[in-house]
Amino acid sequence: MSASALGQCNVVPRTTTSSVHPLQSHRHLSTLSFNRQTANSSPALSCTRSTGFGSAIERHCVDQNRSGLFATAAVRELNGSVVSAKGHRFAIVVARFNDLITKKLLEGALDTFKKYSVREEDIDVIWVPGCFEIGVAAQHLGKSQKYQAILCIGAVIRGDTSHYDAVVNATTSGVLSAGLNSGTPCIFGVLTCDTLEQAFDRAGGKAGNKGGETALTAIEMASLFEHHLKSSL
Ligand SMILES: Nc1c(NC[C@H](O)[C@H](O)[C@H](O)CO)[nH]c(=O)[nH]c1=O
Ligand SMILES: CC(=O)[C@@H](O)COP(=O)(O)O
Repeated sequence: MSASALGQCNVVPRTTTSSVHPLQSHRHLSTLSFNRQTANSSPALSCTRSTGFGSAIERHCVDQNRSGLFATAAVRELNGSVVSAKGHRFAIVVARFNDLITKKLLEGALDTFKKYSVREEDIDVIWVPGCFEIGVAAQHLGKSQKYQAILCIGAVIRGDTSHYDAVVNATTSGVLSAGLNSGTPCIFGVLTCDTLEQAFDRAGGKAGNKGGETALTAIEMASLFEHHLKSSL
């Protein structure tokens, strides 16, 4: 199977490495490969990711690799690219509730978009009162067809009552429904924490910045839809 048949798929000869964006080169490099048998040759189908955002993308990569163990010559695999997102438009829906946290998540997301060459004029930031309101805004933005992906950012922190569960459940299904109903990928960048400390740890603290990680998910899904799912199925 040719590389062009697979579009943006990372199909490379076994001895070749995929190109890595220069901005990624100083970061931890995760490379996973597996072989694909064909009648005449055995090219390797590689999943090569470089990420400074740690486990989420690496885990994603491992999952793709695992599924590839069962691939045959007839199986087509499609991957979104995370090399550059230039030209793609993103909306970020951010909840103002717990904004000490959500502002940091937003900063992480904007930082990642910048590193992956998304232009500032291709990003719209939409503030909503709380996580409960994210879904309806994301769905509306998704249906506008103006964006390749919608990143949803919020922080729900447990209090004394069951309010936490209500907000978490509503937000989760709201973001999911927004994506399903609009056809635009809606990415879940919402922290669900027992304590404020857990939230700070994940908003640029010792557990990284989940805003940055989920921006990378938005970039990958935008690429997957633009390069494969909207056109070449
Ligand atoms: N408790 C949290 C909320 N609660 C507010 C709701 O999201 C909503 O704005 C209100 O019920 C009006 O519909 N929001 C968060 O983002 N985080 C919380 O921890
Ligand atoms: C999301 C929450 O749990 C919180 O903001 C609400 O606190 P409480 O349950 O103490 O009313």
